[in-house]
Amino acid sequence: MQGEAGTEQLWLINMARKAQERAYAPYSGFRVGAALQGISGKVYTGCNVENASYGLTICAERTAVAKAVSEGEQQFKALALVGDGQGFVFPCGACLQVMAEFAPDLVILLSDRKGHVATFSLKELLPHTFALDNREESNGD
Ligand SMILES: O=c1ccn([C@H]2C[C@H](O)[C@@H](CO)O2)c(=O)[nH]1
Ligand SMILES: [Zn+2]
Repeated sequence: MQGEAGTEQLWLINMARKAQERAYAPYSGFRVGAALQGISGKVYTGCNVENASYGLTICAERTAVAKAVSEGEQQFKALALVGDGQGFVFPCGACLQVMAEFAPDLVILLSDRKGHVATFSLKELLPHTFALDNREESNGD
């Protein structure tokens, strides 16, 4: 869904923009910011944290999830995600899988640098996956 964002959505997107300023991205130059809202209402921000050993890079979304869980919150309402590129930044497969662990019904707000907003559900971006709520169900019979 694309279009106008409500005030609460804009507020979360602004928090992601603030977090983006703290990105550590000397290798890709691609700075990403995330803001994850828990059901408590509290917001956990994240940025990408790159490394000279490239594969050790942590995406903004997973930074936010790790902060939240380590502070005692495990259920989430929405995630806002912003980047530097022309279009929207979509979460990578690894981050979708990690978010699905805690928030299968998460709402994902994407905003580009011009301020356009698009909304997706996590299930739209990752319709089927290995997770707590289905790992004992689908044995094929
Ligand atoms: O959803 C995304 C996509 C990319 N990145 C980061 C990883 C890497 O540091 C840089 C370039 O891929 O952007 C994120 O943090 N989140
Ligand atoms: Zn990722």
